[in-house]
Amino acid sequence: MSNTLQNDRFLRALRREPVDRTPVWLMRQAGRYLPEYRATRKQAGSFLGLAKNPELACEVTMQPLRRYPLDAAILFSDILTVPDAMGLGLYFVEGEGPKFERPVRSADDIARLAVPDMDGELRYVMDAVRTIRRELDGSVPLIGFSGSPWTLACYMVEGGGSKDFARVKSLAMNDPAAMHRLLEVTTDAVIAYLDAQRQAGAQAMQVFDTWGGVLSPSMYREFSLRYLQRIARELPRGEGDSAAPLILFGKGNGAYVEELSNTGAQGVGVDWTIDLGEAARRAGGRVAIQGNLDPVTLYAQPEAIRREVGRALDSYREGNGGSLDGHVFNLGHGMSPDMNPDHVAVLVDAVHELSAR
Ligand SMILES: Cc1c2[nH]c(c1CCC(=O)O)Cc1[nH]c(c(CCC(=O)O)c1C)Cc1[nH]c(c(CCC(=O)O)c1C)Cc1[nH]c(c(C)c1CCC(=O)O)C2
Repeated sequence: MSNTLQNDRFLRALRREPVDRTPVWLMRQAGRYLPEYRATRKQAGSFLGLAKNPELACEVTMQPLRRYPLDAAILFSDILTVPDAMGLGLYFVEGEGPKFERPVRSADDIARLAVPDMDGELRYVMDAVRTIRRELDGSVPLIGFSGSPWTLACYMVEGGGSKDFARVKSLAMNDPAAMHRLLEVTTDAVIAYLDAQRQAGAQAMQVFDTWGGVLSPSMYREFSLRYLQRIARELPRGEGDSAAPLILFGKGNGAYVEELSNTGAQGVGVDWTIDLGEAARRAGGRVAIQGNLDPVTLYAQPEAIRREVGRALDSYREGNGGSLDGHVFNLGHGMSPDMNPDHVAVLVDAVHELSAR
């Protein structure tokens, strides 16, 4: 498959090359805020039924691209497919989010974990990547993704979402050696998973460290950053038609942008608790910066959305020596189901208009 793209702004920005406009995509751009997503999900019967059906996963990946001039597609799947394939039994309770039937609670549970077969239990993900690449037909690049080892461990140990992460943090404090064994096998799985997605056709890879920011700085460095560093060091990026840069996104990672930009990753994604200009200064030109509008901005009126987009662009320019290059526009976290689809159009158009070179 040829990598020639009609729109390569996103990949150029990740290489910090000049672009005509700042590229934009949105975390959770495919989802329940779109009526057409709700219809396809109904057809699939459930979220997992949707994610495990390559044709339907392809359909929902394409839906936001038909509405908005987005500069990248993101594979429709979930970060919890990996622990599911490791045998934890993922299920969803309506209104309560993800849960595992068999959470990881003891050193014995951890010893039983192994890297899942990418051509076995996770084949449906690679089939979805291949199907989407065919359907995109060179229009925009496709982003593959994984959870970070720490964020996956949070769900694996807690058995679902959590308010205080008491179980996973106590495991890390009480038995750090066991926690490191869990993070090691999960890191092996993340590397194999992203590599298989790249080989199936993903043109960029993003790691979601959604829960790194709940750790103290010393625990963040020991239990999250260390494994992001290993991924950035060991994950192949491919060459030519199978090349794919790596983006490390984390909520609440602003204090660590300098360390993250020294990992060898090509991009660092930040949330709205750090100014983009400050993130750019800390990155010092070593990586592209992605982010970082507060998703709640999408509840505001169109004029406020345009103003916030302008502020984010100005901040990035100010911290990046007067240039908008090396920036990928995004939210600082995912979209919510009750957001107004018309406001997304305002946001995407504002990014392209206000960043025109
Ligand atoms: C923590 C996390 C998860 N999943 C993900 C993360 C990391 C990013 C983040 O912090 O948001 C990642 C994810 N999940 C989903 C995507 C799809 C791609 C995209 O459009 O960005 C991505 C990149 C689809 C999804 N994943 C999920 C949905 C909603 C499911 C539905 O249709 O009911 C979607 C569109 C389910 C899911 N899966 C997870 C949660 C917390 C939920 C929400 C549960 C709920 O709101 O009911 C775990």
